[in-house]
Amino acid sequence: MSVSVFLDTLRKHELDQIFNSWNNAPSKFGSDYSRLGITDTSDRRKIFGLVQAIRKDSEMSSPTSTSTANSRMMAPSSSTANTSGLRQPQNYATTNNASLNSSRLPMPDFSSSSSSNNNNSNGNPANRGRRQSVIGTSKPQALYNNGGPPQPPQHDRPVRSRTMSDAPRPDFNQQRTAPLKGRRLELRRSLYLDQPQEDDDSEDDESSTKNRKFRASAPLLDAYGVPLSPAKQQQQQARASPGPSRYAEVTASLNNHNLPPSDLNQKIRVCVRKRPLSKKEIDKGDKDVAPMNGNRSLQINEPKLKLDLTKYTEQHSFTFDDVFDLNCPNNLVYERTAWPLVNYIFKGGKATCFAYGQTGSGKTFTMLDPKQGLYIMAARDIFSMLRKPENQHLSAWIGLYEIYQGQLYDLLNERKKLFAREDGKNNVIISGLKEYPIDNVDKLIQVFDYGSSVRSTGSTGANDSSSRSHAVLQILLKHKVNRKKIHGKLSFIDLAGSERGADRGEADTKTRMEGAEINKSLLALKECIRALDQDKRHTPFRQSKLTQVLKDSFVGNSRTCMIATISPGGSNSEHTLNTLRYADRVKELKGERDRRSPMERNPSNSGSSTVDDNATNTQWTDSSPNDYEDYDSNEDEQFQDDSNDDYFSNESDILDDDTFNVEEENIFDVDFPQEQDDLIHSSSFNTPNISNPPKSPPRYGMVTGSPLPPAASSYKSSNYRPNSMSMASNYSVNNSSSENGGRPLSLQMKRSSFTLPRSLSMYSPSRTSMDTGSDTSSAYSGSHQPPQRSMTVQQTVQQFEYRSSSSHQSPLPSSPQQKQLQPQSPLQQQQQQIPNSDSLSSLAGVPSFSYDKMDEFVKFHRAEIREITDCTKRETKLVANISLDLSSNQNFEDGSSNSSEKSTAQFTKYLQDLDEILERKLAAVEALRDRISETVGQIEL
Ligand SMILES: Nc1ncnc2c1ncn2[C@@H]1O[C@H](COP(=O)(O)OP(=O)(O)OP(=O)(O)O)[C@@H](O)[C@H]1O
Repeated sequence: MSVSVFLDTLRKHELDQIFNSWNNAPSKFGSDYSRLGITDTSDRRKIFGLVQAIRKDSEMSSPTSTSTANSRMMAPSSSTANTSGLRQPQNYATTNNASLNSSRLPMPDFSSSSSSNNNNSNGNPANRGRRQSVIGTSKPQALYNNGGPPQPPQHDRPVRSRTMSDAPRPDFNQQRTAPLKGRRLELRRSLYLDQPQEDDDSEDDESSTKNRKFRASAPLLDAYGVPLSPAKQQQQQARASPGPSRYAEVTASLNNHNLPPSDLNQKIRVCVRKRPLSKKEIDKGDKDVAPMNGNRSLQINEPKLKLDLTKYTEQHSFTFDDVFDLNCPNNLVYERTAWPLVNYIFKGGKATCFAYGQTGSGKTFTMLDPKQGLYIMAARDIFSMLRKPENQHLSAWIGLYEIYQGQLYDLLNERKKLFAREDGKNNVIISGLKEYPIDNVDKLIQVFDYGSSVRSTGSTGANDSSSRSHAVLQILLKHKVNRKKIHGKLSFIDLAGSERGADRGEADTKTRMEGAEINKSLLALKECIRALDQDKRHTPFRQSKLTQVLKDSFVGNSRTCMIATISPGGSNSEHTLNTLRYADRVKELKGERDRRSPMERNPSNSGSSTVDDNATNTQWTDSSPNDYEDYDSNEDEQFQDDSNDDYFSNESDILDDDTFNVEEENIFDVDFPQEQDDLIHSSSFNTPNISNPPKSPPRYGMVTGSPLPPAASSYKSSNYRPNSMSMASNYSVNNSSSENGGRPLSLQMKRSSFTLPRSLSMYSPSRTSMDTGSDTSSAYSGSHQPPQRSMTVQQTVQQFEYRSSSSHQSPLPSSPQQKQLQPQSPLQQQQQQIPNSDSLSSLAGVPSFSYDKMDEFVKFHRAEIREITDCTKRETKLVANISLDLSSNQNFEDGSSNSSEKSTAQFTKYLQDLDEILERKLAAVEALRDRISETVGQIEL
């Protein structure tokens, strides 16, 4: 604010006279401040300080130069403006004897003679008179703040014309002869809390940078802009400033890989990387507003403007697991971020390292730079670890894909479209992804170069080569003997940059659409993080492809490292704060909940987490390759080339219980909470006991060592008849084939839940047991007769498939869509054909199905599931659209009949579409039921 504006304001409020009386303590003029609308005591003090400075300034001005000064005062001064941003009063000694320049001020009393205390005798008398009339003659005596000691008498000083920004702060502790620059700096320190300011006075830049200190007098703000309490501030500073030597210590320890386990083995680590200012930013005069405060904390000095365009600075402080300064090389970043994850995957875990940040902030540079990206360093370490004797049985496979506009594309396979799936255990599967076995860095770079050349990039206002997609580099550790068995997985994710509309510059529609999609997916990611943070039952992972893919970064036995990349320039501070708040949210999640794996949490596994990891590893991977089917080397190729058809089989291949023994504690991905909650809470779906996982995968026809529920424990493996037992043991059946159009077998459906003995998950159909044709009646004629329950067609189908699959059994429905289908309409129930127990019993004695037959059925089942899944997706979109339409119509209801007609039309269309979808779904279910009938009907009953 310039002096003139200030005085104008006073005048407007008829307060210009108060200058005369403002020579005394400000508190005396409380009413005047109030009239000015200044209620805050510290603001009052600031204003008072400003008045004193003005007085001093005008006193120092020579009358001859006054006119020049006056003309300058017409323009606001940025430096002056900064004073408004002061958050704390300054210990600011001022002098009495002030005078004031202001050409804009009317001249209330030009008749007054020169002030007796005006030492400048050669000035313009008119101005002198004007000043005197405005200011009066009384001299401020008191030290401004706290009524400090009286100031020494004012000396004459050379007069120069200047705006307030150039006014030296009167400082009687200094020699009058001190260089002007020093005095200006002093003034700035006093007025602006030593904060770095965007100052148009370039000669001060260097010194201001050097002297950049952040005084505790300005209240620090937390991530959300709320001032920290003094106690918290102290804590922050204690945490954030471990001392100058700490960084060197950390660096030294990094070089030995000798890191404190508590730091590096957390479930979620959140680090921040600050890039240097770019040449463009430097040319624009941008300044670094993100000084580090120790190794783990940084401060953002956010330049802000008040409504009246005065500038001020808001300080925000953040603390993370690590903060990497602008000159920190990638290898150091690697040591603190990706290296622990590399270790972890060799112990059989899943790990994800992703970079999040504003466009152009250095995500790609950090993650996927072809020369020094973290992935290169990780790969180098992985290859060297693979050469160790204990890892000879493993090999590394690389896949690279991107998520562009909500679709997955294989960057190593001509951008072939991919599909993200997940199993019931929160493992994310990228079905159809082409993977390459790679054993050295050169080969990796070659493959990666090819992949990144087809990645979607574009030019935006913020970055000439901006990634327009999220890129995921996946490194899988597979068993050499059985390549379907995955030992560990490490993903590097280079997220597309978050951006504001303004960042896009003159973007075309495509770029804008890309930007919108990017922001949407990042928003979805944030929503998921928020939901996890708040312990919500429902986490909307399905809101975007990105969150679907990232899901296993947050749940189960996984580790995640997020690197938030920031641009340090003041012009980016808003974005930087957004990124840091985002990261802070993730960190909170980490801090609030100990989400390490149970093995790590288990106090009995005391000691370093390395020991824990080993223990975990032993349990997860202690299985003999012989327990698996022989691997057909062609199958991988088939899988890669035919993602659609073979997805489910691959899913079960990948979802190896013993490799990724994912904890079932995180059932977040629930889009239909009510239905799903029933299932989740139902004891029907007891999940395998994670604390006591089977040591080896289930074998055909043998009981594993896992605890069985009492009802199941009575079943002897020798008696086990999978085809009949599960139906007979769990569901009431009626012989009603004659009443049902000759359909020999169909199942009664009731909404009641059913109990699936957990033991079933431990059993697999055994050719031996089936071939023996032993009567299952003995299995359930014993004392533990299973309860008579009913099941849905879908449940039956699941059972069917479940029994038919060979080695990977799960007591859970394999997909949420399947779960979702369990409730049935009364009509459907009526339509169900109800075989009785006799008919099923009679099935027990017939020769078994051939494997071809069973395979055929299972394939058909998969196809129908895909159809139903597709319908469900459409249904979900449909319901989302109609609710949005209706609520927006309601919100903008203008009372006209138009909006209600519109709603009615939309609703009608919605009903039609829904009907069509349900038709398709029912057709799929019907087809499946027919196939059941057909399949069973081919057996002679
Ligand atoms: N730590 C760093 N040191 C030196 N240069 C860096 C650093 N980080 C980023 N850069 C440079 O900044 C520019 C932008 O970086 P980059 O492309 O990695 O940003 P980005 O966050 O991936 O952007 P987008 O989201 O738009 O893809 C590049 O020229 C890069 O070389």
